[in-house]
Amino acid sequence: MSKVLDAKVLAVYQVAPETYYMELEAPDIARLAVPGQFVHVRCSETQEPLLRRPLSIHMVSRPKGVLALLFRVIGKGTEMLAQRQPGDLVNLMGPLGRGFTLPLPGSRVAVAAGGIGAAPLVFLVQELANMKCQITVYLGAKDKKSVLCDGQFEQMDAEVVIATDDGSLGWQGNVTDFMGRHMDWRRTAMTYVCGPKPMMQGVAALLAEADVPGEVSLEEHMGCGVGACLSCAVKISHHGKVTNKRACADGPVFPSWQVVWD
Ligand SMILES: Cc1cc2nc3c(=O)[nH]c(=O)nc-3n(C[C@H](O)[C@H](O)[C@H](O)COP(=O)(O)OP(=O)(O)OC[C@H]3O[C@@H](n4cnc5c(N)ncnc54)[C@H](O)[C@@H]3O)c2cc1C
Ligand code: FES
Repeated sequence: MSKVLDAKVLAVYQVAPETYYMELEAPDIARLAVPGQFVHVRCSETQEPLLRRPLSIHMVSRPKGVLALLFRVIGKGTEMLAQRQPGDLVNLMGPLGRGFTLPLPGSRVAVAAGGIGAAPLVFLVQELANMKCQITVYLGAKDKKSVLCDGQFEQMDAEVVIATDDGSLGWQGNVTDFMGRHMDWRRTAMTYVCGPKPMMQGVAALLAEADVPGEVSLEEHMGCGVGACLSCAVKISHHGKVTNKRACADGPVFPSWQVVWD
């Protein structure tokens, strides 16, 4: 059951180029949220922009009733959101969507994040760490300054492997190439992926080749966020039949082998 509520901004600050962390007091959403779900955010107090913007739930503290967002400024909505100050109210609808499928406790899992795709994966790794899973996070970014959440993943005892396009930190190259060359798929029960579409498509292909399960979190343009407008349609193949699914309500998380990449 999702809620619509005004959440008080507790903190907001820049963590990387064009990237902001925001903490909000939203106990009703924090209590219900599971990793992979998102909130639909009214970014300003005016009608501009008219539509809400979907942002993943980055972290929650249920005892404190707090949820956090991590977002990249790419247009009007995220720019206005980044200007909100502690004490301001931000209207949220959520939690929305279908989250990640959790593995059996103690499983060995891989998590692949490209750029801002790290946002929903911190909440996921929080939950996996509570389940005593053995976690390796493959973290891809443009350069050293743009690497996100590596410290948070390490604090949760995940092994972190970094790949940057320019080689300024970690392995030089993209994270998909690294995973293709170095991962031992036989030892991985489940792989979770979020990032730019080509990266998710690349990792999904590796998973299909190795015949191991995985889930991807798709970031489609959204309107209503609740399954009514069909503006977020994605093609999903199930038992050989391709159908349109709504990323907001049927996803945003889908099995990697079911997504039909255009
Ligand atoms: C389920 C879900 C979870 C998301 N979680 C996060 C998150 O945690 N952090 C984060 O930074 N972003 C996230 N996004 C993406 C975020 O919703 C968009 O960046 C945001 O809506 C842009 O709004 P804007 O008004 O700033 O930009 P706009 O003015 O709407 O757009 C600026 C430019 O970006 C393009 N654009 C906008 N949205 C998208 C999109 N979804 N995919 C590709 N291109 C787009 C537009 O076509 C336009 O060219 C998520 C998206 C979805 C669907
Ligand atoms: S955004 Fe309206 S149906 Fe998904």
